[in-house]
Amino acid sequence: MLQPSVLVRDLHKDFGPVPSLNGRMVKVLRSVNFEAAAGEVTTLLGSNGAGKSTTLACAQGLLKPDGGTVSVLGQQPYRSGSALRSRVGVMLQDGGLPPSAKPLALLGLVAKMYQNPASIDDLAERLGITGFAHTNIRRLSGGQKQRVAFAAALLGRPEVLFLDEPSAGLDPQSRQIVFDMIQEQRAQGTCIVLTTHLMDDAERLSDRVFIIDRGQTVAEGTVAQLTSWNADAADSAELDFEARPGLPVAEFTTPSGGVLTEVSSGCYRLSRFMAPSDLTALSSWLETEHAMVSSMSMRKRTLEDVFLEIAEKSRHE
Ligand SMILES: Nc1ncnc2c1ncn2[C@@H]1O[C@H](COP(=O)(O)OP(=O)(O)OP(=O)(O)O)[C@@H](O)[C@H]1O
Repeated sequence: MLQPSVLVRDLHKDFGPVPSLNGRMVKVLRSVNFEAAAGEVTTLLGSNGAGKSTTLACAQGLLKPDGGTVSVLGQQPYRSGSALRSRVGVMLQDGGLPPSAKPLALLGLVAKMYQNPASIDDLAERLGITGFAHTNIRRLSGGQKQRVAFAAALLGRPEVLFLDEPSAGLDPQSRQIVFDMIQEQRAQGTCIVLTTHLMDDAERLSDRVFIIDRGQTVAEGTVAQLTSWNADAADSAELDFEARPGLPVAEFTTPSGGVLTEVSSGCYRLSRFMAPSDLTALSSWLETEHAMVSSMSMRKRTLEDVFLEIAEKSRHE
């Protein structure tokens, strides 16, 4: 990777004192590490409360880190001024927009902060904002606010784009438009850092994924690298099939120890199998049982499987 546009090392952040915890401080970030390059989509993936938004807030200069280093375009965001801010686009979770403003007027104000802003008309048209351009932001739906916030983040033609949960609240059509626009930004060389807890978003968009769990980076890689994490588990795909209910699954054995279960009436799953001979064993057993299979499919290991395994493993360490 070239010199990363965003570099976060051993980031720590505490909040508090928290009254409900008898005035104790809470360690929200305990060691977050990631880097993000120009022309790539870097995803911070984690469960609710993992620390993704707090990490982004530190990278955007909105929060002061308590430890570690954060560098954006070679500068420390918390200390730098407007020169850095004009090169960075930010979409906060829940929009972060002033409720009494109107979308078009707000975008006009934001555009004035930049020397060479993108076209408001193009962004409004593309993101379907024109239909509610003059409605107070407080009256907009969650998805409409998201689209205005996304347009505002793109207005300054940013070199680095931080997107906190960009697809939250979007309908499938708007989500596709936002995803297309993210890919276009990527193709233009923008460094995009986004957060999500949605595996599907991470799989569709990311060049690199950093999994954050309880304030720590616990795994990183491309989606392909992460889904082949822990090779033994990767080899054990699952085979789902439908046949008549009530087959005696306990009597079925495979050469390498595959396990057959009836997950719901007439729906069966063969898991933890490793070799083609397991499939031969299954087909002879079905023949013996005079069981006709009405559908069969192999399920690939997904990012969600890996995410759950990694989170589980880090909990036991
Ligand atoms: N100002 C604050 N004071 C105390 N605790 C806070 C504060 N801000 C965030 N937290 C806590 O820090 C933790 C991480 O929050 P954060 O919003 O970064 O998580 P997240 O990964 O973005 O979650 P989500 O996917 O739900 O948005 C949570 O437990 C949250 O309650």
